[in-house]
Amino acid sequence: MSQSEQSVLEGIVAGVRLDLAERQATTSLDDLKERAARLPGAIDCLQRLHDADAVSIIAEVKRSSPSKGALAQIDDPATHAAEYEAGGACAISVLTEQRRFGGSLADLDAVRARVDVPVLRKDFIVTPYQVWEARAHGADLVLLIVAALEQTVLESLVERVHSLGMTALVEVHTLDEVTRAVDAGARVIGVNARNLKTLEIDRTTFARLAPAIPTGIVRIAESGVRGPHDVMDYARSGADAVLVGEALVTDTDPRSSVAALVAAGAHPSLRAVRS
Ligand SMILES: O=C(O)c1ccccc1NCC(=O)[C@H](O)[C@H](O)COP(=O)(O)O
Repeated sequence: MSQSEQSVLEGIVAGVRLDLAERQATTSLDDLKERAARLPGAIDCLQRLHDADAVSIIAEVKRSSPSKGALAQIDDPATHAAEYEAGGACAISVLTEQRRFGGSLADLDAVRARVDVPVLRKDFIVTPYQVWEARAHGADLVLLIVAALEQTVLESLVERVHSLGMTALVEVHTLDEVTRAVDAGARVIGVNARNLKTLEIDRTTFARLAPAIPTGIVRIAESGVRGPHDVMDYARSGADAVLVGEALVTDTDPRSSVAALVAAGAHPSLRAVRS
């Protein structure tokens, strides 16, 4: 973990480990494996995240955050996610971290049961147990944050995610982390515009890091989207997909809000950039 990202991430991960210990005390790894075995396999996400004709939108169910506190009262995450899907989202991101983001595995279950598009477990994953949890609760994608993981752990978690048929979304903030993500076998890399120390957004981060991501790896721009113009800016910098949370959960009409971002991602002026 880099010095600049240590404090916020360490605080979040410490809480995650406490909650994890409680869940492990009640649900064994074998229980998770049995539950996972009863489910249909994970959806293959690579093609869906890399549409040759348009930049895809991943829409996030996000109740609160360390940077903003409470964002939205989402009593029915499944209905919220269904609105996103109806608006054209290519995947739904579900925050399952409880203490700082107000999420849960129950949210993941509810969303999985309602939508047909891929579902991302968005959390602070540090152990294989959490990867099994993701699969047992129906996730197709799993977030792995490079800054939170030693390289050997990152590599083994990427391998575990892929071996369970899911796709790892490997999140980076620096050029060094891009190299680590590639070395770890990432097929999808997300560049997060949010600085994890200051929690400030720098939307230029994606443009700086994207050229270092090798061709063939799907590029996702994460965080800081305020509206369609930001989707178009990320697209012009080479994003295949854009992950949006706050702007969608704070809008009174999530379906139309997603639809406007999807339309921006498919704007004819972007075709030259994508071809
Ligand atoms: O959102 C935060 O405040 C935050 C703080 C510390 C670590 C992660 C954090 N957010 C997770 C995310 O990556 C975002 O939820 C996601 O990219 C969507 O971002 P936004 O559209 O800006 O809500």
